[in-house]
Amino acid sequence: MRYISTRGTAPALDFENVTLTGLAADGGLYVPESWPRFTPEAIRALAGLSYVDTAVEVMAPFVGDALGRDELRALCAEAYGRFDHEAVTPLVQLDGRNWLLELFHGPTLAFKDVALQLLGLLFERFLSQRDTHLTVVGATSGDTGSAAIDALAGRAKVDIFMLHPLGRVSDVQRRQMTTVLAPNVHNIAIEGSFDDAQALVKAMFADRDFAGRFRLSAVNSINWARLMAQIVYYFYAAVRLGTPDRPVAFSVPTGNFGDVFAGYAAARMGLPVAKLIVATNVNDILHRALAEGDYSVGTVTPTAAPSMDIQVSSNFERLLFDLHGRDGAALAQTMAGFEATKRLAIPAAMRDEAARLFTSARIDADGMALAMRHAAERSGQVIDPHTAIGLAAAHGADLDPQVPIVTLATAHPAKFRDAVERATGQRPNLPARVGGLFEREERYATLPATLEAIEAHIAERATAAVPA
Ligand SMILES: Cc1ncc(COP(=O)(O)O)c(C=O)c1O
Ligand SMILES: N[C@@H](CCOP(=O)(O)O)C(=O)O
Repeated sequence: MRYISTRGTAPALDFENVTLTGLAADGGLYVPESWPRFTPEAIRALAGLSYVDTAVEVMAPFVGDALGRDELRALCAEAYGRFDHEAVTPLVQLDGRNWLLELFHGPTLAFKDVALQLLGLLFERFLSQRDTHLTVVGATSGDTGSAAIDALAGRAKVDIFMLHPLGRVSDVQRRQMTTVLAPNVHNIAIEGSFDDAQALVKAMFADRDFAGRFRLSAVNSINWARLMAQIVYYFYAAVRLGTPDRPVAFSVPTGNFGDVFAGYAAARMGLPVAKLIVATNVNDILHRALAEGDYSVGTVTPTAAPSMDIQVSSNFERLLFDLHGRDGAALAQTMAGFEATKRLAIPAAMRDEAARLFTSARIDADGMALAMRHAAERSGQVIDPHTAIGLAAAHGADLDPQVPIVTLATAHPAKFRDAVERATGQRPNLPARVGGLFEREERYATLPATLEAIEAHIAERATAAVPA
């Protein structure tokens, strides 16, 4: 399998190189050159497989000959062996039609672990054969940061610099990052929003001199391997509910459009997905884009679902690439216009095309709190604010009542226990595996949200510097 850039001019890469590379050199994102296809028989054959075996089947076409099948299986077994549930991503039934897909059984209690535990192992495996040290730079609104740090702390040949927005992540999220004192882990609180952090990461990649000198790499969902690993649980859940003989809809709490893009990829691979519900909080650029064609950036409003307080959704570019007929030059022009004006009007024909698979909803603070309360009272499930947004959107969706709806439960409620307690009166406990968080020493730098300040900070600390 080869990977091409959404903007058409960066060199195509194989799986190993796409995993170690962040943003493409032309500023685009890497996508598979073509979508592997699973026939209904191939999907039926997944029934009864363990999560690890499903992962091998679904990911093998993307990995190609970069890893042998046994080796891929061993890496998956190691990554998912760290989850505290045998099913890795268990399904929980709420009522006759609604299900939760619990994605928070990994070490840092959010869906990010599913991909990042594997990515950490892939980095180690691919770097073991190279005389190279990487500098991973990342931006987090709270969950990617802790999952990436857990996956990379103490690993040879990698430094990780993680930018989070000062004061805009939950106390549990911050401490999960800042109490990891491994020498290769560097936390930076920036005086700005997640969008500022993400823009700084992209600006570091665009600074080709800096990117080359420090051998930058990415753990955000701009890295294709992240999305690849997330495709697996769409297959795993749908097959358990009777696919390919029964289509399934998914409601996805959405910020950077990575998780829901993995669902789109699953559909392109042949999984019968009835609908993907893009559930946003009041930072609703994606809802406006899909419902009205208005992809224009507003100011970020802090909410009780902080991981989704995002305006510029990186992975929307991957969908736009397909909506532009995979014409990289045309998309590069569209993105240049968007980057200059912060607005993009999506033509009706593209919107109609997207609407064949996607629908969307914007859930405000009251809707989110109500969904948490209802889940607790009616189904005995304590859910986190992000999951609540997904569930509220699922309840409001206008879909065939025969189609089951799986809402992705993207974080453990204890990560956001103040918001959960406010809505439900119940204060969820942190699982034992993250105990002691509030007794540990924290370490992080606070910096202004400027490229100069961040690059200078990294340059002083990164191991990977190649002489200029
Ligand atoms: C708990 C949680 N839910 C939902 C999201 C949104 O996912 P995505 O950015 O892939 O759209 C995030 C952040 O990515 C998150 O941390
Ligand atoms: N919500 C995310 C934001 C970064 O998203 P990513 O999927 O691109 O890494 C977070 O928790 O950090």
